[in-house]
Amino acid sequence: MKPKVFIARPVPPAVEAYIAKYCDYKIWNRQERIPDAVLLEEAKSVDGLLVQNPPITREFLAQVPQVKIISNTSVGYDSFDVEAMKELRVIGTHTPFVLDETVADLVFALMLSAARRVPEMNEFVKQGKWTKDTKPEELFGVDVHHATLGIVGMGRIGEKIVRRAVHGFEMNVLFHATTPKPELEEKYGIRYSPLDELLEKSDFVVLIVPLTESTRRLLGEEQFRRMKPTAYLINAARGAVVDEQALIGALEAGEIAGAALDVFEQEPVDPENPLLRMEQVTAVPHIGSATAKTREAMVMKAAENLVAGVTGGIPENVMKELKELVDTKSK
Ligand SMILES: NC(=O)C1=CN([C@@H]2O[C@H](COP(=O)(O)OP(=O)(O)OC[C@H]3O[C@@H](n4cnc5c(N)ncnc54)[C@H](OP(=O)(O)O)[C@@H]3O)[C@@H](O)[C@H]2O)C=CC1
Ligand SMILES: O=CC(=O)O
Repeated sequence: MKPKVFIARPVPPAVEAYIAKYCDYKIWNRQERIPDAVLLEEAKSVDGLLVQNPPITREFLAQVPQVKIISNTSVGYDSFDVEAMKELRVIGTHTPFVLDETVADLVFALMLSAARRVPEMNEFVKQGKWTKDTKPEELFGVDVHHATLGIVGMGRIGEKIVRRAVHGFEMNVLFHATTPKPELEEKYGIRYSPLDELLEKSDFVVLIVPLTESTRRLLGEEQFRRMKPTAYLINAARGAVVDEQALIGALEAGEIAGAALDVFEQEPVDPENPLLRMEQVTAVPHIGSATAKTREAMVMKAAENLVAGVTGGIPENVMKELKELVDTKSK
């Protein structure tokens, strides 16, 4: 008998066909997000789930004790209670690597947009404000090339950003992570830095860390005060890594020059959020990995992890906090 799985989001036909080869399955094929209560009901009768960042709580897990694996279609898994999963021995997987280059591209798109005021200039031209009387200085931005870039988070995506920054834009790169990375310092000529120093010295600060208890509100009032008044914040991590009220305050007070944001504390972002009214803010709707090719690769990776988990194999991308569950299995 094939294992049973529930696919809690639409997937491309090739992914569905792949899962069908190994599993009996049901699928949530509607574009709107699956309600949590429906996911719970479906989860009660299957061995594995393929999901898109739902809240996976201890309470949820307790009601579906037969579930062996939950495969998430994203790198970040901050909506998962990994401690509860470890205790209850439920494997969790995610989709690292396949989106790294795509996300690094978006970080540069955001950085260049903020520095050269691309969204603002686009509106300026389209609204017919570009006239013979336009003063050249009104259109000035700042240089990205040769500027100092501070990257907070130097993991898979951080390194792809560094490669672009150093080889493409000849930037001077500082980075912060939980541990120094001498091999990357050597390879790219970049430098590990305590967070405060990075904030004080950088022209652009990029956030690309997971959201955890140690990174929640990593940047607040005090940190914005440390930044240069000419500096820009680029957040491609998670909205809650920044204290959004403090960011609004820092932008209003001119403590920093601008921000380019892919992520927000609340998503979709509230249209009334003051950030959206600020000219010096570039905002995009959480599109870090949003190219068709990359999103398909992510869903296929999630399917492969799911199938491995329900057929007795070892999934490739087990969440790092849960690796011991598969290590004991392989012994
Ligand atoms: N906007 C979007 O669409 C996307 C957003 N993301 C977000 O980006 C995050 C990072 O992805 P990825 O590069 O693959 O993850 P990795 O796990 O490869 O890298 C994470 C990095 O963050 C560092 N880090 C963790 N905690 C802290 C801390 N408290 N202070 C400083 N640094 C810290 C880690 O340090 P160390 O190396 O020392 O462990 C590591 O260098 C994801 O978790 C997700 O939230 C990812 C993809 C797309
Ligand atoms: O935000 C996206 C992710 O993959 O994490």
